[in-house]
Amino acid sequence: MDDAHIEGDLTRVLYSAEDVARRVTEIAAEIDEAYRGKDLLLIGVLNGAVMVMADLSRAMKIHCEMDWMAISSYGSGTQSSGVVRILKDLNTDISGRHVLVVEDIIDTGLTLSYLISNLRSREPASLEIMTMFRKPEAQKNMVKVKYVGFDIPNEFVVGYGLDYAGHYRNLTSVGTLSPHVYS
Ligand SMILES: O=P(O)(O)OC[C@H]1O[C@H](OP(=O)(O)OP(=O)(O)O)[C@H](O)[C@@H]1O
Ligand code: HPA
Repeated sequence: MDDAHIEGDLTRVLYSAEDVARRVTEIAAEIDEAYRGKDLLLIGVLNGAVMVMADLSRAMKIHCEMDWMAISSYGSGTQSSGVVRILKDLNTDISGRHVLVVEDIIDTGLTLSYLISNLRSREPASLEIMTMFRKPEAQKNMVKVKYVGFDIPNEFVVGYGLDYAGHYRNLTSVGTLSPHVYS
């Protein structure tokens, strides 16, 4: 399946692969500056954050470690179920570590508000969040996010790790899906 083909299922491209790459590089430079000389652990939230974690970490120039958590609240639909489940926990003890959570998207903010209170109880030295995309509703759940790629409208988007029913994660651009895909 080539990109030109799946890209045909988009009604609108919000960000091209070049837009995403440029923004990731800018944020990586900010992270380099903020964490220089610190013991940084990046925590990726599976599955969606795989793309941004791979690109962000390689755009960074400082040392870091990586670990992963899998949390699910969406199942296969486009609406958050509101029920957050840990499917895979960390392999690392984060107490006393500088932790940066790496996410693909914050939509309702439910996933992250659960995750952050869970991680905070493990007593890291610091705990911050980077997300590639953020929707307006996230503000209501009062999740403080240090690094945001792009603030986007309240529409269901796919690409760059973001899926619809498991598909479109491998799309290099990010956009909204054509209605014929849902029906
Ligand atoms: O702010 P929220 O409304 O809670 O939504 C954000 C979460 O939803 C997506 O994960 P999903 O549960 O779809 O799993 P996935 O990463 O495997 O696609 C995304 O990766 C975030 O983790
Ligand atoms: O807009 C979205 N697209 C894909 N996955 C998501 N998970 C939360 N919001 C979204």
